Amino acid sequence: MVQVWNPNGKYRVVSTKPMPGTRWINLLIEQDCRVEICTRKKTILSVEDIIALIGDKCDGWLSCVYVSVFQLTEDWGETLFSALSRAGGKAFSNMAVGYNNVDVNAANKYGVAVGNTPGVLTETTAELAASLSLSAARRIVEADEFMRAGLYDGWLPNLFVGNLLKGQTVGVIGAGRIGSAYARMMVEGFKMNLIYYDLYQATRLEKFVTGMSVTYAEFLKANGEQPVTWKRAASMDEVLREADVISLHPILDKTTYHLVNKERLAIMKKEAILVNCSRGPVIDEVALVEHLKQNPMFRVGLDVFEDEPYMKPGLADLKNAVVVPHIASASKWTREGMATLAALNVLGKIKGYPVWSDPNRIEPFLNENVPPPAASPSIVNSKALGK
Ligand SMILES: NC(=O)c1ccc[n+]([C@@H]2O[C@H](COP(=O)([O-])OP(=O)(O)OC[C@H]3O[C@@H](n4cnc5c(N)ncnc54)[C@H](O)[C@@H]3O)[C@@H](O)[C@H]2O)c1
Ligand SMILES: O=C(O)[C@H](O)CO
Repeated sequence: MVQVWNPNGKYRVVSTKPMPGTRWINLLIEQDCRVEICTRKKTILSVEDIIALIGDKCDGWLSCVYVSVFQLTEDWGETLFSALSRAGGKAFSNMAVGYNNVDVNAANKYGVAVGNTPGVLTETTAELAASLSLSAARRIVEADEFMRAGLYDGWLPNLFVGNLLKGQTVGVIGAGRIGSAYARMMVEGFKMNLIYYDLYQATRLEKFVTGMSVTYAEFLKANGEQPVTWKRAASMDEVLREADVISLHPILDKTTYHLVNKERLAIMKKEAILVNCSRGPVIDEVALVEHLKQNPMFRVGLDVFEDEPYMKPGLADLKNAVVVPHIASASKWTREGMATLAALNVLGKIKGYPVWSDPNRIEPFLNENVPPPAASPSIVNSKALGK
């Protein structure tokens, strides 16, 4: 049930799951850590399971399981942080960029550093959002099922007619790292016009699209095509009204819970495509199921669900929904990099290293040919802990 590496290591680091690659294990072993990896088949561990794993001596705690706050399991709050602290644990890291499953105030109370893994999953997650956009627009899953069922008996003018992306408007809600990467892909790749909404101005994205639309505009015009346009929306509703494809990329907190609800679904275009690779509860999934039933031309691509791992009743039966099991960050390079960043977050705390200055620039930690910087790549509560 628990695999142990370097049993005589001075510091104990526990991972709730086997994580991809071996670099993360080697980096910990090189620094005198004993690495314990829980190999239980159970996907989501309960608070009791985790307390048993923590035991009574734990210098770092590495969790690779992300769970939504709406699941009661692996909800890192008061109980787990106090157990970790009693065992001498000083650090915890999600193997994820999102940390809505973590009660950071509870971690602060016990002086536990909370790590996450930004940056390394930006492009991979954006690529999945792009894949879902295309799959929904061109009805790939429905068509695949049709072929496998042996139903194809010849080309027909009306067979699986979907939406063209070129020249349409892509809307991004939450234009942070992943939202911006997705926006660039859709503008560059499919010549879509962009409208975005975020609490803050996405300066780098704007510069990119502006630069691109200026030089690219000449090229497109010279080739008899329309240049792409972009704008920052004053409200989220403006994006919902105007865009043909909308992708959600905000964090999950109380401001984004059920951000897309019945009323907001109603203002979207009847043939719009909605993609969610952020967190399930950003959409009111019951309202979404009803909307999909009432509007068969409205399509969704979902990587995340409100009650993960479950889907709300009715969703699985709908042809206008493409659903995948929270795999947005699942490329080999990214998952191995996430494991490395998570391990280095706890190792940095064990070694007393400072926190890396810019969690958006984590490349130096990912170069396998040189030792990583002596720093924790990303600790979300470093200020609260006075680091
Ligand atoms: N499905 C997956 O496997 C997967 C993978 C990676 C990340 N994620 C999710 O994506 C989220 C975003 O990741 P990121 O690295 O781009 O983070 P980020 O912090 O760079 O971007 C989040 C953006 O959301 C914006 N935002 C916050 N509240 C908002 C609101 N009320 N309205 C509009 N915008 C708001 C922020 O200003 C920020 O620009 C993560 O927190 C995580 O939950 C999911
Ligand atoms: O927040 C995250 O990083 C995802 O949910 C897992 O990749």
